[in-house]
Amino acid sequence: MECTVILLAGGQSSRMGTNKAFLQIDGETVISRIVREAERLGGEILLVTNQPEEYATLQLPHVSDIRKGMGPLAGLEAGLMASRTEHNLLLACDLPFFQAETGERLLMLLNQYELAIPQTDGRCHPLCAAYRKSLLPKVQKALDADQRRMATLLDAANAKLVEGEDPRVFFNMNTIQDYQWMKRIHKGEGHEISAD
Ligand SMILES: Nc1nc2c(ncn2[C@@H]2O[C@H](COP(=O)(O)OP(=O)(O)OP(=O)(O)O)[C@@H](O)[C@H]2O)c(=O)[nH]1
Repeated sequence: MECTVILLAGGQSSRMGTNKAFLQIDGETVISRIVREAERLGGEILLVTNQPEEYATLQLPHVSDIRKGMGPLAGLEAGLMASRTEHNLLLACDLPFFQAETGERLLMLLNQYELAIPQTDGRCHPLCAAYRKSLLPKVQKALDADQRRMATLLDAANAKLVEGEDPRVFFNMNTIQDYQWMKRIHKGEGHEISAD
């Protein structure tokens, strides 16, 4: 598919206390696992990080935030600016159960919408969602107004809220408890996931 995966790795991981992109699952880092899934989409994978040296082993093209310290929306801005495709999938670096099939379904919706954001149990997942490059001026307008919430875009654009995806795909890890829970779920020992 003609698309770009914009992989966000510009956060602080302060709640985790260690870079969560490099937490291990079955001997593989979370970020390598996401890259492996994202490669199945067939497009370019673009890393947005302000510490590219930490991610050198991934050998991915990368850009840095233009507005530093402004959160994921600023990461989306940098990613969309550098993207060479209209269809883009934004992914956080802490999604251990991301599946390419979900990404593909979200990207397909960009034929009709400016963005496609999954929703499970009433919660939106803008950090595993599809965005047209043409959305960039609206992203910049929000940042200019110091609006950092990704949800701002839902009101500003022709957005599709996507129901029916497996909540597990959007499970993200913020704390060491999330990580331990994820490992239990992965081994089949835990209860059902509700994505946070
Ligand atoms: N490029 C970029 N990515 C960011 C930024 N802030 C967060 N992210 C990414 O957005 C995703 C979700 O991050 P969060 O868990 O909300 O924030 P975090 O800073 O990583 O973690 P905390 O310090 O615990 O809040 C992760 O992939 C982060 O790497 C930012 O300022 N720039």
